[in-house]
Parts: sequence; structure tokens; C-alpha cells
Amino acid sequence: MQAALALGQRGLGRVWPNPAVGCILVKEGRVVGRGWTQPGGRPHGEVMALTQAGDAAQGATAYVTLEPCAHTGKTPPCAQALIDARVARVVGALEDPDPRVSGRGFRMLEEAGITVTRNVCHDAALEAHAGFLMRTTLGRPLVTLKMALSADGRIATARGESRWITGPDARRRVHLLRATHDAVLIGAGTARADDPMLDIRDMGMDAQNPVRIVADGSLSLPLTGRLARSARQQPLWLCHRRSADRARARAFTDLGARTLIVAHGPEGELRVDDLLSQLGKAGITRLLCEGGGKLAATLLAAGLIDRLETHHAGLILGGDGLSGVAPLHLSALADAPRFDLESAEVAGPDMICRWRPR
Ligand SMILES: NC(=O)C1=CN([C@@H]2O[C@H](COP(=O)(O)OP(=O)(O)OC[C@H]3O[C@@H](n4cnc5c(N)ncnc54)[C@H](OP(=O)(O)O)[C@@H]3O)[C@@H](O)[C@H]2O)C=CC1
Ligand SMILES: Nc1c(N[C@@H]2O[C@H](COP(=O)(O)O)[C@@H](O)[C@H]2O)[nH]c(=O)[nH]c1=O
Ligand SMILES: [Zn+2]
Repeated sequence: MQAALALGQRGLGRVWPNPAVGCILVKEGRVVGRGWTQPGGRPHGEVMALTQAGDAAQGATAYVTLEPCAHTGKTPPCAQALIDARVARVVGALEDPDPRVSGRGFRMLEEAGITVTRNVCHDAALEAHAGFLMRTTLGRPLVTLKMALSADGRIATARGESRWITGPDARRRVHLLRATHDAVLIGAGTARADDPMLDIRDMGMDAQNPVRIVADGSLSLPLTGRLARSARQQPLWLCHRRSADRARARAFTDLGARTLIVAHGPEGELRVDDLLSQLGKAGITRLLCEGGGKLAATLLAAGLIDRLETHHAGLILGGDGLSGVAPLHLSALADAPRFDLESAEVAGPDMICRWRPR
């Protein structure tokens, strides 16, 4: 199952809205088929493994990282494919909470006389499928916040200069992080200050480029910027207020971008709960927020950060530099969002820390 989980991870960031499932078929101690969910979400992992195994699937044990699907969607159900291939046993890591499956996949197999073992490597599967599970049960993607920080917790100089705080090794890690997320989100301030690309560069992974999303209430993004100009090569979604200029929205869609109207709060700030639920509806299961400080503050205040990556560099920007997180107006220390350290890694001259909400 651990090997199947590792295989399944190959699909992360490229199979949304589907889960990234891994499947291994074992017969008489030998692996006869390996499969994982293919880009775009189909074929499913089980079908890939069964196709590879051919006749050898008969009598085999199938290790699958998520309950096989039981519904006829765009493809016939994998539970039926396993039955038709006459596997002897299915070992599953996790029940699929999708209401169209939710126990029915395992039951179909049992009713066909196949032995089913459930919940093997259950916790690892919860982590592997965290984005898919969040979207299915909460209607929003898993949100990872990444910040590149000076040693004194700043993300830019007072004038907004931030390239680069971290070195090439840590930035390469960021590109790999982008590859395992369906979409990257930034605020309008970052889009205007940095004119970023938000792609995966120089790694031969262009096919895994994430959707780029900007929280841009008034559609202030320059039409001539790099994001807008590349909207046909790499998806660009702009989240804005209903009141944003219609001609501007039209100009962005003409360039190939997609626009989403999001509810806003009293100060005009886009409501991040609505923004995330719209992204969930659009199929996004794993979202990487790359700042800036204002957007990070809103997400943190709403308790919507599920994973935190801080990249620490050995420079000091001082108290006039921009803070990684805009003011939270905490009334007590007890109200501070807390995170537990999960791992720390040296990346060239920098340090990458990975945190989980407590
Ligand atoms: N070192 C690092 O890791 C990073 C550094 N940076 C640096 O940070 C600076 C930009 O940060 P900052 O100015 O804070 O800008 P942000 O990127 O956080 O953008 C803030 C703007 O986003 C729009 N917005 C829409 N909805 C929301 C919401 N719910 N919450 C907050 N903002 C929302 C608002 O504009 P509107 O009202 O028009 O919608 C707001 O003014 C730049 O200098 C950049 O270089 C940025 C990212 C990472
Ligand atoms: N300055 C800074 C980061 N900044 C983040 O990266 C974005 C630029 O992406 P791109 O245009 O694709 O290179 C930028 O807008 C901001 O979100 N990231 C880091 O890992 N380290 C850094 O020092
Ligand atoms: Zn399936």
C-alpha cells in the first residue's frame, strides 16, 4: 500500500477534480500491474493497473489507495472493472466520501465474492487525498500558504522589493510545490508589484503548470502584464467584485482568462470563504497561496490555512519592511493562529519549515 500511495502521488496537481489514486496488482508475490490516475483525472488508477496486468489480474490482490468508484461517470466503475478482471482480493486504504461511492464500491466487490480489507495505511491515505477529501466534504480546496521570509519575518522592503529573498534551491522547491497543487493564488498587490509568472520553469514539467488565480476585486491587474499576456498558455482566473468594470472583465476574457464574481465584505475585500467555495465548485482540490501579506492575513484570520511553508533566508529587512502577514489585530496572545512544526529542511543557504495548524 505504501508503494501504491507513492505511485498515486504522481497525479497530484494534474488530476483535479479527481483524486490522485494509486493501484498495484500483486499475484504470487509479484507485481503484475501498476497504475495511477492519469492527467485530467482519467483513466483511473485501477484501470491503468488492470490494463497493464491483462490476464495476470485474475486471482491477484489489488492494493488501491481509495475505494474503487461504483458509479458510471465519464468512465465505467472501477469496482466493476476489478470484478470483470476476476481479482481475488482488494485491499483499500480509505472509503471514498463521494456520495456516489461512499461504501458502495467496497460492497459491490464483496457481493461479487471478492475479499475486501479496508483502512490499510489509513492515515497516510488521509494525507495523500487531503485536497480531494476537503473538496468533497467541505466544498473547498486544501490551502497551503507559502511565504519567503527574511530572518526578521519580512517579505519585501518598504518599497515592495522582494526578488529575491530566498536563493535558487529554495525557489526550485517552490516550483515543485506548485507542481503538486492544482492552482496558485496571489493577491492583486503581489500581481501588480511582482508581475509574476507563477509557472514551473526549467524542470521539463510545463505540462504540470498550475492554474493561476488572482484575488483582484477591481480587476486592477495590468492587461499588458505577464499573467494576462500568457493567459492562453497557462490558465488565469481572476476573482473580482460584481461591481468591477465590465469592459475590463471582457478584455481579460478576450485574452483567454476566466473571471469569477466573488462576494465581498464591508471594506470591499473579497470574502475568502466564498472565493474558496467557488474554486471548489470549479474543481480545484489543492490551492497554493503565495501571498502577499494582506491576502495571507485574511486567510489566516478566517482559519483557512491547512498547511504552512515558511522559507527563511539570512537577511534582515527591518521593521519598515513588509510583514509576511498584514495586521491581524489580535486582542490576546491566546487568539494567535498556532502551527506545529512537521519538518525542517536546509535548501542551500535557506531553511524550509513545514507546519500544520494545531
Ligand atoms: N516574499 C514573499 O514570499 C512574497 C512577497 N510579496 C511582496 O508583498 C508585496 C505585496 O503584498 P500586499 O501588498 O500585502 O498584497 P497582496 O498580494 O496581499 O494583495 C492585496 C490586495 O489583494 C486584493 N484582495 C482581494 N481580496 C482580498 C482579501 N480577501 N484579502 C486581502 N486582499 C484581498 C486587494 O486589492 P483589491 O481591493 O483591489 O481587490 C488587496 O489590496 C509585494 O511587495 C510583493 O513583492 C508577495 C508575495 C510573496
Ligand atoms: N520573493 C520571493 C518569492 N515571491 C513569490 O514568488 C512569486 C514570483 O513567482 P515567479 O514570477 O513565477 O518567479 C511572487 O509573486 C511571490 O508570490 N518566492 C520565493 O520563493 N522567494 C522569494 O524570494
Ligand atoms: Zn474509478
